[in-house]
Amino acid sequence: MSAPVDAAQSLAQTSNDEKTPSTSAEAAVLASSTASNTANPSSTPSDASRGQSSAATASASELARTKITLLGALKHFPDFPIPGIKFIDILPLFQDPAIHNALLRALELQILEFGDHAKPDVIVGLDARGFLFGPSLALRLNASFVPVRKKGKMPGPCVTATYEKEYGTDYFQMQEGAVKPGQKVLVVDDIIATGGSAAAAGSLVKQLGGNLIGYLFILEIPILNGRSKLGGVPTVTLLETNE
Ligand SMILES: O=P(O)(O)OC[C@H]1O[C@H](OP(=O)(O)OP(=O)(O)O)[C@H](O)[C@@H]1O
Ligand SMILES: Nc1ncnc2[nH]cnc12
Repeated sequence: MSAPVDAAQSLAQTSNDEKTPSTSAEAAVLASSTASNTANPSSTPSDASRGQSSAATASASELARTKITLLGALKHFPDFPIPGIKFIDILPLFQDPAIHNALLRALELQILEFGDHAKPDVIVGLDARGFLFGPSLALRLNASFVPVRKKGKMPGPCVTATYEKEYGTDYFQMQEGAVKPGQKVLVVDDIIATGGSAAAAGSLVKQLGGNLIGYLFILEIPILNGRSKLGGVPTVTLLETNE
């Protein structure tokens, strides 16, 4: 998976209360010319500039506007599910059909910006919040959808991985044969915090012989450095929080 570096944009959020500072969020979008996204570390700015069409520019500005809307819809809950965790609730993104649609469009744009060569054959979504948008995204990309589920939820032979996340230890499973050897797989989830969940999902995809081409998240908590667990696999997030 590769992407023009200047097409991938990051958005910093500085508040942890429920009110989103849309003005500063907007400023953050406008100011961000580089990305924490690591879609194509080898691409140089001049390569990216040469390849950028006016259509791509329009997509990038559409994406930037959408990010502000999405950020404004998130809610923040201190000390949930356990004391010390600042929980970021993405469920409001699905309450308003316009925001829901904007989210799917933004995720689709983020993937399409990578180019045709990076189009996934399979979207793998993580139990449970990756199921909220993974199937819809797969349909838009004409790709399969395959779930990673918590242990004991699926019948038949499964591969299993254990992992630690921000607030506990868990087990993930995938059904054998759900991903065919060599298929291009994009793993999607709502949030990357410590990266434990995503790394476990990636290891399951590899156990099944899938070609793990990348990770896509709605939101990243960079302070928890989850990317460090993803082994350098291209990773893209729509939004970031500084919490
Ligand atoms: O990067 P990490 O530290 O691993 O944390 C991120 C994971 O934690 C949350 O899932 P959770 O296990 O709470 O399950 P849920 O989606 O069923 O609520 C979230 O939806 C991610 O999957
Ligand atoms: N801080 C957080 N908010 C919401 N979901 C999470 N999953 C892991 N950490 C989280």
